[in-house]
Amino acid sequence: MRVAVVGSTGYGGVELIRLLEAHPYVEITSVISSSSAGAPIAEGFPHLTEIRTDLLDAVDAEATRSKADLVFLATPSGIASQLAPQMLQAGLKVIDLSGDLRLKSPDLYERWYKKPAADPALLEQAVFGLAEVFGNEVKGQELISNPGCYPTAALLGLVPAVAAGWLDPSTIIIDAKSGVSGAGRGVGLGTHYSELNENFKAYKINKHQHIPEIEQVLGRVAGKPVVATFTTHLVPMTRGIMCTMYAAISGNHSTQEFIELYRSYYQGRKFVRVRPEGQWPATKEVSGSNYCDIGFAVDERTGRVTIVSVIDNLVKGAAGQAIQNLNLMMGWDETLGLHFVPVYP
Ligand SMILES: NC(=O)C1=CN([C@@H]2O[C@H](COP(=O)(O)OP(=O)(O)OC[C@H]3O[C@@H](n4cnc5c(N)ncnc54)[C@H](OP(=O)(O)O)[C@@H]3O)[C@@H](O)[C@H]2O)C=CC1
Ligand SMILES: CC(=O)N[C@@H](CCC(=O)OP(=O)(O)O)C(=O)O
Repeated sequence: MRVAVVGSTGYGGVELIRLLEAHPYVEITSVISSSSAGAPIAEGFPHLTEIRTDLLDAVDAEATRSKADLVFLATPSGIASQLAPQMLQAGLKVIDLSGDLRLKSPDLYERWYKKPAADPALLEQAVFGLAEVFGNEVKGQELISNPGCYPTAALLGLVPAVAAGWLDPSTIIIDAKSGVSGAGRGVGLGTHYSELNENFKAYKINKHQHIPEIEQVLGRVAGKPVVATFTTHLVPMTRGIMCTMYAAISGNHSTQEFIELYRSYYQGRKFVRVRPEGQWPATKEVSGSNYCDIGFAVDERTGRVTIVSVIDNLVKGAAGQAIQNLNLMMGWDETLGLHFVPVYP
């Protein structure tokens, strides 16, 4: 299958190139840039020397259609709402990595992203590709909205327990930490080396744009509205997200019962690894791979469960899950081209 990548000069785009190079059924036929068309991609990314010898193409839906069947949009929010309709109109399938098409309500998008929302018909058409939860809705679709990095880690850690009614949904707290590549390749004071090195900071408290995305999915699986406290932190490392999550347990369930519930929910899904009791996942143990690892501890004293989930933000949180969605869309094995062993140490 011939694919194109818009935003191929960003972290998500260049990670798509790394992973797609290993996909047995895919050929990247166009790498696209809005600012550097005509330049060799390997000029800006010397790690691609002799791997990609092509020049960057301009953003042009008809020209992309002449080269490719599917396009990944790895662009900042506010772009896919405009570009996806053009690409679909030209006859391309679209997988969008941004937040533009994830929220079904245009009002919610405008409130949290502070940008004009996409056309409601486009939002209706987009299928939310949280692969292990809604993957059965992806096959044969033309437009997939890839989940956010934090929501992927948080939701894979929460959905089975919320769907089973094992958590009091009004008590959910998500304490999230991300490496700096989650902020993209653009340079800013917040991600400057001397501001970040030897530092650890919380940001966007109660204002993060991933809050409505998490609540939308939890509400859907709970069958009633859910609100969650979600706090993000920046860690001085390049890749990785850890969500440490707390909630009051409804009923009486042990750590081992949580483990069994999750193993059953994710049975047959290769990319979620439920850890045995007493073993906590670390970001290094999934780095460079499409895995999400999850660990649990029930505290009988407080009646709460602690759930820890880790992903690589650029793989399971972005490019890897986008390729998993491509596989599901095409009816291929969802693991195709994604057999990456985590980079350790
Ligand atoms: N980084 C991460 O861990 C994750 C990112 N995401 C989402 O994926 C998307 C990409 O993120 P990321 O790669 O980190 O961001 P980057 O800032 O690293 O890259 C975005 C790229 O988009 C391109 N771009 C900017 N404006 C336009 C435009 N008007 N038309 C076409 N292309 C444009 C730029 O390339 P050029 O100037 O060459 O066109 C730029 O390199 C974002 O929406 C992000 O929120 C989602 C999950 C995780
Ligand atoms: C570390 C860091 O800054 N992360 C970004 C994640 C951005 C992102 O992926 O945004 P969308 O999913 O909404 O497109 C943030 O917290 O805003």
